[in-house]
Amino acid sequence: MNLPAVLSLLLVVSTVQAFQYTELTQFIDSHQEEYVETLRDWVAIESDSSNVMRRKDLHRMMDVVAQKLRLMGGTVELVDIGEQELPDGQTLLLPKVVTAQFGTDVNKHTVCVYGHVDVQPAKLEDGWATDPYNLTDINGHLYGRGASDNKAPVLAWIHAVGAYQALNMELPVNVKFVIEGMEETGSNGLDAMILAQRDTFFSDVDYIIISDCGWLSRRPALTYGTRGNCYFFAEVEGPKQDLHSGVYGGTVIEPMTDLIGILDTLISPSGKILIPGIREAVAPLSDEEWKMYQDIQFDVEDYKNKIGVSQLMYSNKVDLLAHRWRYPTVTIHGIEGAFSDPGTKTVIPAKVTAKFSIRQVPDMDPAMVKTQVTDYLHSVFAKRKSPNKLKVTMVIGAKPWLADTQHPLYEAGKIAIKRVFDMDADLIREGGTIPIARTFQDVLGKSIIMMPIGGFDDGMHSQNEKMSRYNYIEGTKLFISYLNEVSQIQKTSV
Ligand SMILES: CC(C)C[C@H](N)C(=O)NCC(=O)O
Repeated sequence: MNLPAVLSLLLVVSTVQAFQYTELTQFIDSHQEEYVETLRDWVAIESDSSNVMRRKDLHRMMDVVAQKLRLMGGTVELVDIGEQELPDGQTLLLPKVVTAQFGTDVNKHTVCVYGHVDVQPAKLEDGWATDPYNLTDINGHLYGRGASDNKAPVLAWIHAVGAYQALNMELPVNVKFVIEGMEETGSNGLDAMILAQRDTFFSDVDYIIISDCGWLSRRPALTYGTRGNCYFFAEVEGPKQDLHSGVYGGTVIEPMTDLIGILDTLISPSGKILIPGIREAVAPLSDEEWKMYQDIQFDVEDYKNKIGVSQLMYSNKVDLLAHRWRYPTVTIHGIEGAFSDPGTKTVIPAKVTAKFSIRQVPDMDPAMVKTQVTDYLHSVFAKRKSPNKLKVTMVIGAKPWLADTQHPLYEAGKIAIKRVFDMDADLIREGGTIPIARTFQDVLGKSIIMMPIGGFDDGMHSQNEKMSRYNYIEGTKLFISYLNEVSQIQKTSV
């Protein structure tokens, strides 16, 4: 073929692609109400993975996901991943993992989209302005537990594939889905499932895509790292039952006093972790990293206002971003057994269990952290010479994940973002944890990209979590565009 003929063929091909993109995005726009309604149905299912009383809802949630993918003609399986052992020794069926496949063309790349449909706990009494399980649209923001983390992003991926199908357009890549129901509690059972299916379901997967995080600002982002998490229970047990604090107070060595005493030795007021060995394991901040953080647009005052605090732990941008993304931190989440209702109750709780976690970064190792924390707390407790009993358990041990931003997946992401949002992508890390990211990397040896569509102010895990319509709908277009960009990556890239 001569040069003019090749050029005109290229023109025809690119015109067809541009036309298809427009048609696809028009399809998304015209189906937006339907997408919001589906999100409403999904949010209405209280799929809280941390509450054993909600396990039935979680099973139902997985069935709903499977059915949606089946109706689209996918090859769908509900994979049994066994049981979970609870701290009290009881066992509970884990929610099945949904796998699905659309397309088997060996000449195309195969991407695997991972997401989760379990949620964090939420109650109206926690301070929500609306019922957390009744999706409520206020000024284009869709409020509901799990709206951003992670139900809308999962649906956006499903709708992106559905749009190609509805318009009878060939998917540019084969698409697989792995949707789980235990992410918020450490992805129990998923590691083993991935290992077991490495040479079957995952054998032809080229790339993993995860959309389970948020932007840093109003600019769209691509995420190349997450922190891991080690989550601990520290239980102090004393008298055989709760006691009247007036009648017995002053004679009993109180479990709560012991517990607060040892918790106070975990981290200093200025944020220095006091557990020996933890800080020493952290990879030092490189000049290159410092420069990357320095170049990111991030307004410290806006951040402060968004959270509603008058002072932060650090006042400059680089320190803040580094401590949000790539240094460990200790958070004390709550105390089970403590009196926490409104009003006064003069009680000495007999048994109290603190819940705290330590975010993990390279080169920390959760197994090592478990030993460091357990030994340290026992040594601090021993110094108190208390007759009470301390038990320390690590219930989640998730490793951090870091990707190579030079991989073509990231270049493809930048192009897709530019096309949909007409903005350059922020390249960011994430302080939160996606336990399975590191497993995908280590067990499958596949490259991963995180492509968030959540807003910077979505309030994940907080009161009034939301996903904006804009992010939900434009995010769906981003996924459509991204599938097309991934199809252009040279077949040799791993
Ligand atoms: C922002 C996180 C990566 C979102 C994720 N779904 C999550 O909440 N994970 C659990 C965690 O505690 O970080």
